[in-house]
Amino acid sequence: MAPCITSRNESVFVTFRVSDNFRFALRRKRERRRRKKATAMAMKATISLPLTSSSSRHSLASSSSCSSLKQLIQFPLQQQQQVRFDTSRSISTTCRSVSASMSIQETPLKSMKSSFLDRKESGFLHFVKYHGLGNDFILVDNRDSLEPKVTPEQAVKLCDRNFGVGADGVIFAMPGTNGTDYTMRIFNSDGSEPEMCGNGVRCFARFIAELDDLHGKHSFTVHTGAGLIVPEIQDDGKVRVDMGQPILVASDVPTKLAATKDQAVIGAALEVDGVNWNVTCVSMGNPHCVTFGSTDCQALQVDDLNLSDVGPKFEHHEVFPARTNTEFVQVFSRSHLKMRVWERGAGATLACGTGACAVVVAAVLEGRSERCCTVDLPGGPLEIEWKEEDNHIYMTGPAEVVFYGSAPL
Ligand SMILES: N[C@H](CCC[C@H](N)C(=O)O)C(=O)O
Repeated sequence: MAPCITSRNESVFVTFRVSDNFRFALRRKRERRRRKKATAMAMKATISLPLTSSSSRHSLASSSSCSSLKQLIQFPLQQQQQVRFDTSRSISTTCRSVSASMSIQETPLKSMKSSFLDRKESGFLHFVKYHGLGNDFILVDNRDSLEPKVTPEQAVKLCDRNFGVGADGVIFAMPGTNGTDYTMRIFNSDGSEPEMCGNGVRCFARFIAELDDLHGKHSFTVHTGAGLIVPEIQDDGKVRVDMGQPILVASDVPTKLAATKDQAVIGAALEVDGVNWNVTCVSMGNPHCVTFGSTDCQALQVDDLNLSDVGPKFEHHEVFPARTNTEFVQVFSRSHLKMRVWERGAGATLACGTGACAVVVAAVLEGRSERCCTVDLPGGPLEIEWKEEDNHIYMTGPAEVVFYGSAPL
């Protein structure tokens, strides 16, 4: 793995990640007298260079070409090393020869990571990329303001998978509201702002834990457009989220479809582009239209669907004044469902947390499943429970960090 060489103010920084097949050996001449035995953290170093003692760090005066830098240092594997050259003259970019004094700063990955998370240079967005079953987000530390650091227009650019970072949305960790620990806001990849995001709030919880260097079980109260949401990081790293209660009153979803039962739209007929679908409409703070099939096809084979054709026709249907997320569902058993989703403002995604919750509610209301289900999504399974005793829906699933990044705004 080639080192990255940058120069600034007469200093040159060579940053490289030490991996198990990466070994430098520099034998310190002067330090040999000072050290009886190399500590676990010290380096076994051989270098044909005079040493200058400049600090407690290992300081080496070196004049060598880049090729002679290919020495061997025995480092602990988990270390990220920064090798700093103080040079008396500018380093040519081709690195022909370096007359420098070299100091080895031992920077454990952890402190590198936390120093990254602390970066605040203006003009750049420093973010952490997370995903929940492949539903991926750019997470922004916005805890110093209730004003998003990124505009919806910038979010569209950042989410572009060719010209930007690439994501299904941008999520902001903001200060709490009305006594909650935090506030979460999200922009979809089309720049629209939904009320809630299930996979996103799991990523949000893991992001907060990283920012505050929390380990083990932790729960947070989060104010969202869907009201109070409580994610809890489990010991196994998965996140269990109290997603609150489903909203079924048609006008609150919202949908213009006529209610079929108790003001709710359950198993109603909806014509989409000449096909008569049976749909149940559920809000998890954001609107969902769930279908198990059409009058022509009672048992959907979701993998056969042309999602990019049919999805937008549901999303923009005139019976959904706020557009809608649409879930197409196949029933394997009364506790095992499979779904694909066309998301409002994001298109076909690999997973949709609020959608999976809406699917279990619809399946129960249509008598197709029990209240505890595994819901298979293209990106993986979610465990969903719609608890009878408190009418709350609980979702459990993973959230993983992908990378740390900075992007010009
Ligand atoms: N596109 C959705 C928001 C994200 C929902 C989804 N990613 C989830 O995990 O719940 C909407 O506009 O309602």
